[in-house]
Amino acid sequence: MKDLNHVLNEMKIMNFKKIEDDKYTNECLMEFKDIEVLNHLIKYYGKEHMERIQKSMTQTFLYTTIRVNTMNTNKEQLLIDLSNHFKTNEKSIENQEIFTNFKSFNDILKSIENTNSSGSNNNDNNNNNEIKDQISKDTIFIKTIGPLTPKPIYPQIIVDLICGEAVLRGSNIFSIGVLGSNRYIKKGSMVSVFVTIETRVSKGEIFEDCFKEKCAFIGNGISLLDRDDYHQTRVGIAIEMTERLYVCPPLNSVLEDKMFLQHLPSIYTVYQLEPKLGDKIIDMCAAPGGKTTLIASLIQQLESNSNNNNNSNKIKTEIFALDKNKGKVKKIIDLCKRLSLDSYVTCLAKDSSKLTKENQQDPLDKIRFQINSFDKVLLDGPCSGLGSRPRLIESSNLVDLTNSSEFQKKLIDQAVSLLKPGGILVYSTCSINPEENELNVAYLLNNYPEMKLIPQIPHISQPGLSGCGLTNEQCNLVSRFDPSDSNIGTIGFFVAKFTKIKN
Ligand SMILES: C[S@@+](CC[C@H](N)C(=O)[O-])C[C@H]1O[C@@H](n2cnc3c(N)ncnc32)[C@H](O)[C@@H]1O
Repeated sequence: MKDLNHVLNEMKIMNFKKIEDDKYTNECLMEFKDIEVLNHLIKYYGKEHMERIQKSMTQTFLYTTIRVNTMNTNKEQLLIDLSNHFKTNEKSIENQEIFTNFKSFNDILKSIENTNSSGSNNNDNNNNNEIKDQISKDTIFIKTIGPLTPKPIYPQIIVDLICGEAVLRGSNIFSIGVLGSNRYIKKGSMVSVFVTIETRVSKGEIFEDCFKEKCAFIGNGISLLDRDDYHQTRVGIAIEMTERLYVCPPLNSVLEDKMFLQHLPSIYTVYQLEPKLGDKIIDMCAAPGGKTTLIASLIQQLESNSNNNNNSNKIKTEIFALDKNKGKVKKIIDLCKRLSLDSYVTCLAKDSSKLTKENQQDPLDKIRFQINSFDKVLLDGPCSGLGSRPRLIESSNLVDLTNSSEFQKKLIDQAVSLLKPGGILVYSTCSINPEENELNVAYLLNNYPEMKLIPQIPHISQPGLSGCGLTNEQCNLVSRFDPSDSNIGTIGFFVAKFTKIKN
């Protein structure tokens, strides 16, 4: 027999009127708090391309990418463990089904076959296959299902932006994210979840019928609490989502010692660094340690292959992971421990924009961070983050963007200085702002004639934007992961790979 709440709830549904201009989030364009930022980007991309980007930003990325931690498991075993996890812990059919939606790296390559691949040539094929095989062996891709079209027919809950974006990535709704709610919601009620777009909804706001301000629909769920209790407690799930716009697997804190969630462009960036046994490697801005731990994992695998080949001379490889922020360095250390990679990495709290400066105080640092001493330098520095998705509102302003690109130049100066002739420098950002990407590559090439761009293998994304200081040939050597490229459907990201010419 249905309980009283349920009956009351159904009565409310019948009375519920949908407001005319409700939109699904994926129908919205990402909005800019500072219109100058949008104009700045239109200057480089043009209006039409920028609109496509704004639309893609409100949508969930196409693949959830799981890096297998080969120290503690292998891909086959992880698939079994994940399958068991989904059977035991995920009640919703969709979440169980999503797990059957997994793809290999080759599936992804097939889907992007027609995109630009001018960065590689036939001579690169061997290396190309090696990298493809390794990514295939160590990575699981789960394709996002959606956008689906659940109907916003239940009493409304209004959540904040952070919460809304998390829901689009597969999360449920925690009390802390709920802003306003319909007066009649009880424990067990079905609710329609909306995210605020322009309006500031005060925490605890109550409304009758429906919410009148601008908001966007992100799915339906079941309330696990009476509405009065949303604001009494700051922890715990308030609403379990039952019908989503996008279904992607909720994997936060799942099998944490065996896997690591990492977007494809980040994984790709590390492979471009080509870590080898005996290398001295620096990850200049490393926290929380996603790329560092992939570097360490690749070195560990090379070491174990070399031991299997009875190579008794142990070659010393050094990996330095630096971050300016001490608390964040602790996070890198914890991650390395969790993935059993701590013996491979030296984590240090340092300002990487000053490593080779003459006033370097620490005598040990003078030795460690000598100029021309690193075989591999990764500079994945602080950036505006203008490529993160799903995102409904972008809040950075023009000053933030300028500060980012100027500070990146300081880090670039140090990266070039640290790199050994013949070594590899990889520069990356999770931004679509050309001033942090193509224009910074142009800055580097113009100021350091000893540096040259080299091909990325396999080249799986778009070429650099023209009109941003690079020649066509140079554009073809960099990788621009364009969020509006629906074949690959990643976050916005940029990668450039350089070497220092030997004298
Ligand atoms: C984009 S995040 C790096 C992400 C990381 N590479 C990963 O894949 O997990 C940029 C990092 O740069 C750090 N950072 C900012 N300024 C720095 C500086 N001067 N020296 C070193 N690290 C810095 C920030 O604390 C932040 O953790």
